[in-house]
Amino acid sequence: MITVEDARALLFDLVSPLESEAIRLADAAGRILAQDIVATRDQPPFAASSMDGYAVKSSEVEPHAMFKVIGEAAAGRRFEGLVGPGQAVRIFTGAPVPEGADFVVIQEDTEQRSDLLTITDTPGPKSNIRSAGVDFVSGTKITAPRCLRPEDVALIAAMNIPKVPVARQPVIALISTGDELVLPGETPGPDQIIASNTFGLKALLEKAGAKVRVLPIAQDTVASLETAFGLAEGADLVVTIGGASVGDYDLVSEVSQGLGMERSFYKIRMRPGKPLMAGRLGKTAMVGLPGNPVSAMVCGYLFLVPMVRRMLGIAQALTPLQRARLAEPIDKNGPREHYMRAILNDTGIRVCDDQDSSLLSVLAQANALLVREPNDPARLAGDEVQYLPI
Ligand SMILES: Nc1nc2c(c(=O)[nH]1)N[C@H]1C(S)=C(S)[C@@H](COP(=O)(O)OP(=O)(O)OC[C@H]3O[C@@H](n4cnc5c(N)ncnc54)[C@H](O)[C@@H]3O)O[C@H]1N2
Ligand code: MOO
Repeated sequence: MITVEDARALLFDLVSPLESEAIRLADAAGRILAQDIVATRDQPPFAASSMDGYAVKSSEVEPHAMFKVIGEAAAGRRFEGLVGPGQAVRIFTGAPVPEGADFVVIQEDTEQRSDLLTITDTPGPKSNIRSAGVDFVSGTKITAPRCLRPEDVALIAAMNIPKVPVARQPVIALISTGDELVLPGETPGPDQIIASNTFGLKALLEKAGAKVRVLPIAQDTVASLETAFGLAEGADLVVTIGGASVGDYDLVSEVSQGLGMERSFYKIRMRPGKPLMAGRLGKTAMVGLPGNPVSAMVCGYLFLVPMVRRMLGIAQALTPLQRARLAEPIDKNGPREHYMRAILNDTGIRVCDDQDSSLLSVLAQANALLVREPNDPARLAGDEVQYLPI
């Protein structure tokens, strides 16, 4: 059995960063920017008023000063003339500041009667003018790779860039295997359960940036599994769930190898998730997850999400572990690296009572996987431990 770290290295060898594609800016949120974006304009493109008021010469601003209002500058419609001594231009937020003016007196500090303006209150020292290019200038870069947040999208829009180069989303085919499984909404037979992993993994992988194709559940027969693998064609990564262990109906290894899968490894020294397998099926990477629901999800966090991030070209494929203090003591660990379902709150981190790998209710309560090294000794309350947030 290999370590989690070695398994990750082998899994990373199975995938590489995908090509980029140009998409509409409106669809770009959450996608990974693949090439730097460079602004070709300044924002604002002119000195603009930041307030509603009057544009004047700063040297003339003082209480009781009087001006003649000679025109108006609105956002989108500049005043074409020049502001001379003793003159003011009515101006609104976002409007270009007219030539000759270098100060905007906010309207609350003034009184206008007909075309006569009087400053009634002492204006503050701020000019209320945003200089040209104060937000960004031609040449300002947004560097790739980067997950585009809503604020990035707004910035790119302000740069007048309607199409964005992003990493293509990896396509992942998910195959659940097992005669005992039916889809949510179907009526299970007396010995059947609902395929849950499929949906948890789909959600997890989509959140990480993948496109997920959920294939029909494969029965525990060679023919059914072969059909499912056939349907997975074209995916960047095929993920099977279940049938990975040593039972008579655990056929994933046999069938995938029969289809030409070059195995990269089988079994990891970890808990849960020991019977993980991986390899290459032609150009497609393949990962066989253990069927126990918690094992499948933990493997999703530890292995599949980093693989997706690597395919998306994200430099930091691994989510860094964090540190917290134990709220309660824990027993010594066994010989496998253990990812314990745990709850982190203000009092520290504590492991959930039942660590059985079938318990989705426990996983759903947890917000952390507490990471234990093989043979880690018993730990006391207050000891520092590492965890992966989930
Ligand atoms: N003799 C041994 N038995 C087992 C070993 C072992 O080393 N020797 N390993 C155990 C471990 S650890 C795990 S994990 C499981 C993994 O088994 P499989 O990958 O073959 O999974 P299945 O047997 O198909 O299913 C296990 C369990 O999970 C349920 N399941 C499967 N798929 C789904 C799904 N999509 N949604 C919800 N639940 C699912 C399935 O019904 C089983 O209850 O093997 C141990 N056995
Ligand atoms: O490793 Mo299994 O995944 O412990 O239940």
